[in-house]
Amino acid sequence: MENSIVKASHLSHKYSRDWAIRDINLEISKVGVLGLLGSNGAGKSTTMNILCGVLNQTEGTVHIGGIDIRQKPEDAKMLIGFLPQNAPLHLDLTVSEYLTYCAYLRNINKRDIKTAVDAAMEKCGVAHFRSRVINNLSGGYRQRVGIAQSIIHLPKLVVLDEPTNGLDPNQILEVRKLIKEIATERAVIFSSHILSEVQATCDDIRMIEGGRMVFADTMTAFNNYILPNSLLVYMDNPPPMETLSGITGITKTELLNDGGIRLHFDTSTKVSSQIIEMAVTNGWQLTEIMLEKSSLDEIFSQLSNKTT
Ligand SMILES: Nc1ncnc2c1ncn2[C@@H]1O[C@H](COP(=O)(O)OP(=O)(O)OP(=O)(O)O)[C@@H](O)[C@H]1O
Repeated sequence: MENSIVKASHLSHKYSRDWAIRDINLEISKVGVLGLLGSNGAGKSTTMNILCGVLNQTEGTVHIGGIDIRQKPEDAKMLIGFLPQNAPLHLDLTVSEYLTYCAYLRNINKRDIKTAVDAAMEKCGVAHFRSRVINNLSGGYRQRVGIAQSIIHLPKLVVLDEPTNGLDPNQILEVRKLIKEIATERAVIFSSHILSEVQATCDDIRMIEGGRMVFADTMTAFNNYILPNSLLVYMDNPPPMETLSGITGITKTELLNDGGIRLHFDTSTKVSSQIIEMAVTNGWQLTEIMLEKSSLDEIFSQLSNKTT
């Protein structure tokens, strides 16, 4: 426990009658980005709000740096920076006024506040906008200010709830880069309902669906888990479907409306080289072959049957 930056055990929460999350376990002991992936309503915000002490869980415990957040909330919260889904910005303040206010709220020593504000602005790339009223910043820069308030007190754990939501593609890339930089010094939990977002940013992944943790491992293990398992082929002179379904490794064949054939397989990508060789030998006139990736919906439904 002493080495854990955050340890959540058997978290469950009921808002009213139904459970929003059930038996969630999560532990981080090193810096880096952990992605919390889940579809809308899966339970990401509920989990994050509980981890940050904003919501009291119905069951289970949360320890931050070994401190129980229910027993010593002030001590535990000193170690956490939080950017909720709706950034808590004061739009009528300038960037430096707002961050100074946040530094006061975080009990930073008065004489250290200016240094802390300058460092957070520098880190988040908003120093040149220090005198700009937040209302006049673009979405991407507002989000940077939101992230700056979350790191101003140099927390061990930074929790960012869908920080790239609503940003344009360039702003998304910039915010991702910033998150990775922050994660070189502290543990970051980052939630998203977009798989590619989590793949591009995170070292580890926890997937929540229907309030349950359905996958918990490294990003590499997740990418291996979701390796494509179907091929789409187009041939000008295709063989009978029985020939294709008789090929070792092919589990199912589907004839599509546009003339393409989907081949599901249960082994590795060797199937594609086998199809190519057979097409050449037998004159099937292969014009296109591609591996199909599972959609996030398919992955969610596969994993939902396999809770961790
Ligand atoms: N204040 C609340 N009162 C009642 N039910 C709630 C409340 N907040 C969330 N819920 C419900 O709890 C479940 C989990 O919601 P949560 O907001 O944690 O999911 P999420 O994964 O963060 O989704 P989103 O990406 O849409 O924010 C959902 O069924 C949601 O409707």
